[in-house]
Amino acid sequence: MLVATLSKRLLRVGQAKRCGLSLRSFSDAKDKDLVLTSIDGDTGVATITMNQAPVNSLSLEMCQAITTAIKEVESQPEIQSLVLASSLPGVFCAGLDITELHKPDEKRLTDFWHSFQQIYFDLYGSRLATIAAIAGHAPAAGCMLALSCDYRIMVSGAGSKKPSTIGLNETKLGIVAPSWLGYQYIDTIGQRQAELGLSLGLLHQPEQALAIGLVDELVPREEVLSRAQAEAVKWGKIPAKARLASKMLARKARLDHLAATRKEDNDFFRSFVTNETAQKIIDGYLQSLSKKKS
Ligand SMILES: CCCCCC/C=C\CC(=O)SCCNC(=O)CCNC(=O)[C@H](O)C(C)(C)COP(=O)(O)OP(=O)(O)OC[C@H]1O[C@@H](n2cnc3c(N)ncnc32)[C@H](O)[C@@H]1OP(=O)(O)O
Repeated sequence: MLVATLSKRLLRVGQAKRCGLSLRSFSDAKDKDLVLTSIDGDTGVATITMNQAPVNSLSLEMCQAITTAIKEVESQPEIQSLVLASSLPGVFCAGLDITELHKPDEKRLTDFWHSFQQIYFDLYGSRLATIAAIAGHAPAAGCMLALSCDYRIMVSGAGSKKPSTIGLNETKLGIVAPSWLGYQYIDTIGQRQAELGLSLGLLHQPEQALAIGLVDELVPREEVLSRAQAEAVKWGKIPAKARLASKMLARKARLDHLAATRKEDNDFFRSFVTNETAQKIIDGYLQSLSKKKS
């Protein structure tokens, strides 16, 4: 069971409940654990683990489950820090679930983009210190999840035949990252590297991601989660009000801008995705992903 392997000191559900602590998973209507949440009883660090096989792609339900988990953790005043991780070997998050964009139902597409924007508000604007444990690929919206955290720890590529990659590859698919995601990239790695990365749709291997400041640290695969949890302890000890005020110095204007233009952003997304040309691109990309398998 995943929850039992997260940390030796982690409490199981029953134990945690008896101690008045939370160790929960949040479920969709089909009662499938898309996201698992655990709280280390010793350190108070929460870990939200994405658990949507095969690649943690962000469907409407997955976005909602992530938001629910963040809100649940935030509602516990004694918790100051959070690790975002994946239960899947080799994939942090494969980005938006492309099937959501394919021949979409308009109402669902609106809700889908709204729920993706909501993750940006909840994670990028979280009162918690947030650490991304990136033990696998993080393209596009997967990179957005990592960028929304305060600190990024990625699996090292050293000695790996197929290293994990991270970046915004949208242009390679013929689509464009929304401006708020583009600005997250620019704010993190600087204008020049972001222009190159966005224009060419670059997916960076870990060492390159470290060199341009897209991630903060590389560690061997088996250490990613424990190192992220240790970092979360460190961040959690910084006086919370000062830490949050500092975060907001850099992020508030961006968050406020999307809040003010949220509907416009959703309208633009819907009209872009439902366009015939975009549908052809999405159709072709879905086929290429399944051909890769065969
Ligand atoms: C105004 C317009 C706004 C646009 C919005 C901009 C914001 C964000 C854009 C996005 O996030 S678009 C998604 C971008 N993501 C990708 O390009 C990643 C695609 N996937 C991969 O490259 C690989 O799957 C992987 C992540 C490197 C993992 O490789 P692995 O070999 O482990 O797994 P696969 O065999 O490739 O895949 C398994 C299974 O999953 C399906 N799948 C993979 N990615 C997605 C996805 N993003 N959405 C939906 N489904 C996905 C893949 O087709 C396979 O399915 P089956 O063949 O097993 O049915």
